[in-house]
Amino acid sequence: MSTPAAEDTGSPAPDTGLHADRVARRTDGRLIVDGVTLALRPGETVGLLGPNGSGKSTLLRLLAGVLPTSTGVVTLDGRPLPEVGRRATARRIATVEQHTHTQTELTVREVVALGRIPHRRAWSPASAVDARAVTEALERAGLTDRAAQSWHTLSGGERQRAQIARALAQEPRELLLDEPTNHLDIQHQLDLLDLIADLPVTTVIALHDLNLAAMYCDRLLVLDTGRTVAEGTPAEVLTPALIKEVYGVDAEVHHDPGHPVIRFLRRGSGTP
Ligand SMILES: Nc1ncnc2c1ncn2[C@@H]1O[C@H](COP(=O)(O)OP(=O)(O)OP(=O)(O)O)[C@@H](O)[C@H]1O
Repeated sequence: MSTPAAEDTGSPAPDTGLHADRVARRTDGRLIVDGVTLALRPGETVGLLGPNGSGKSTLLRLLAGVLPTSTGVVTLDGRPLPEVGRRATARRIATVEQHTHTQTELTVREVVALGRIPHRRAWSPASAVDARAVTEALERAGLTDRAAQSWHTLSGGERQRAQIARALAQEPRELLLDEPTNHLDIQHQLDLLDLIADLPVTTVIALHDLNLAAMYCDRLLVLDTGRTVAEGTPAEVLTPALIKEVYGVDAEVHHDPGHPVIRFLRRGSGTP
């Protein structure tokens, strides 16, 4: 889905979700995100690529309103995030961070139920709607049979899926995920990305695996030292020249029907 007004003018139309306009974040005198603009189209899946330390996690935090921008603005339906407020933002935007610290004494179901907090009035008990959202999120993440298990006994991959379930229970319209396939075996990586790509939710997902990004993302944004170096469809962005420039590695890109497939070449030998 796309928003013609935003495409026609190149500037965000109101009421169309989340936009970053020339956002920058300066930490210890260093620009770690440097003038990034991203206008999300409702329902699309945008992959955030870039080497270690290129600013992906920081950009996701700026988009979530967890970190304030040093310059530039993030807007939700045309309103700057600080104006929208934490609670209203949390009803719209769910995030899954790379490293999540969760109280270890909670069960999986209780962790997932944390996603309902922005929807509940202070001190009010969970409603039937809350319970249903939690049950559905557990089911979607394949964790129904782990619901009563305590969080600290979960494997790394199961914890990752529990965090995804928490984000789904939040029923967001925008979902921001930081390397959600870390720790997951290949079946669960594909299951998770299938699930995310099929959600009627606008998603930004930081990924390291270029082939998974090519398979599942509608659009890619590539960061290098905090700056956008490429943006477009996977076929437009994932060229051997870009991969060499950004990651310093040689690759062949095959354009199979549907999406590009990247084959990395062994370093030094010049042979696959
Ligand atoms: N609070 C902070 N204080 C100082 N430097 C920071 C802080 N947060 C991030 N950085 C630096 O900013 C840069 C970007 O970090 P960020 O975590 O956004 O990168 P990334 O692209 O997500 O990296 P990775 O792929 O390794 O997860 C890094 O060099 C990091 O060391």
